[in-house]
Amino acid sequence: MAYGQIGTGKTYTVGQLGKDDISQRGMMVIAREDILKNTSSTFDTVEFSYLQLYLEHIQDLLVPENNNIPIVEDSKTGEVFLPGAEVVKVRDLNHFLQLLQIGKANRHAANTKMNTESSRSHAIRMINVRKLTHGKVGNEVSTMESDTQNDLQVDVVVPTLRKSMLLIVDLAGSERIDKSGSEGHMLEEVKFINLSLTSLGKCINALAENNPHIPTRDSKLTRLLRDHLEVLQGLHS
Ligand SMILES: Nc1ncnc2c1ncn2[C@@H]1O[C@H](COP(=O)(O)OP(=O)(O)OP(=O)(O)O)[C@@H](O)[C@H]1O
Repeated sequence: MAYGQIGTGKTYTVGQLGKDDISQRGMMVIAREDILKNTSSTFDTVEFSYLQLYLEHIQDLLVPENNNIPIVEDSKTGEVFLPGAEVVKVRDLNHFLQLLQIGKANRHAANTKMNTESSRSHAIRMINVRKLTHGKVGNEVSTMESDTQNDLQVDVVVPTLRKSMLLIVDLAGSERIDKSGSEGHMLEEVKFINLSLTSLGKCINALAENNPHIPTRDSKLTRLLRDHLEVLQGLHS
């Protein structure tokens, strides 16, 4: 999660495409390159979703008509779903760069006192990887009925589907209203941004204090991140 004051370089660090200069690539592109190196285009699947949370509404940045996407939680597993969010199968790095560009163009930005192109929404990028591995090799003893002394050692290769998700969130910048001079609609935006950042802060504090209750219900941002925050809780305790 990229968190920080307005104009401190979050979007740049996460999202730079570095099309002409590889050394300028941001975290998203570097991560995708790394995934590309470790997956097979024949056997594995890499999918991408790109959303924004703006004024407490979730919108698809790849298909902007998909607005007001609900957050659905599986009561049994606690897994969070976003029905209606576009999931695109990524072909290669160029395709991925195109998707990032489309998302960037659709994201809410505004000219503020502190950043001429300030993001006014939280951008959520999800890369889902399904990788087929044949790594689990076990030894099984096969006993021949006629001669129990001649046991055979048979290698057992179990194909396993490994599912992983990389979630990268570029949060809208936190700002002090007195410093930013926001008014009218922009003031409304700041209130929503600060509300969700405050509720995220409470969750992070609860994690840091090893509190068994993580207050994820207070904003859409924390509801959306719920299962990820709970994974952190598991690692922490
Ligand atoms: N490492 C860097 N090198 C060169 N320019 C940078 C770097 N980091 C940020 N910038 C520039 O600084 C400005 C602000 O950066 P950016 O928009 O990434 O900030 P931000 O933290 O995402 O802001 P906000 O919270 O308002 O969305 C941009 O013009 C960006 O191009």
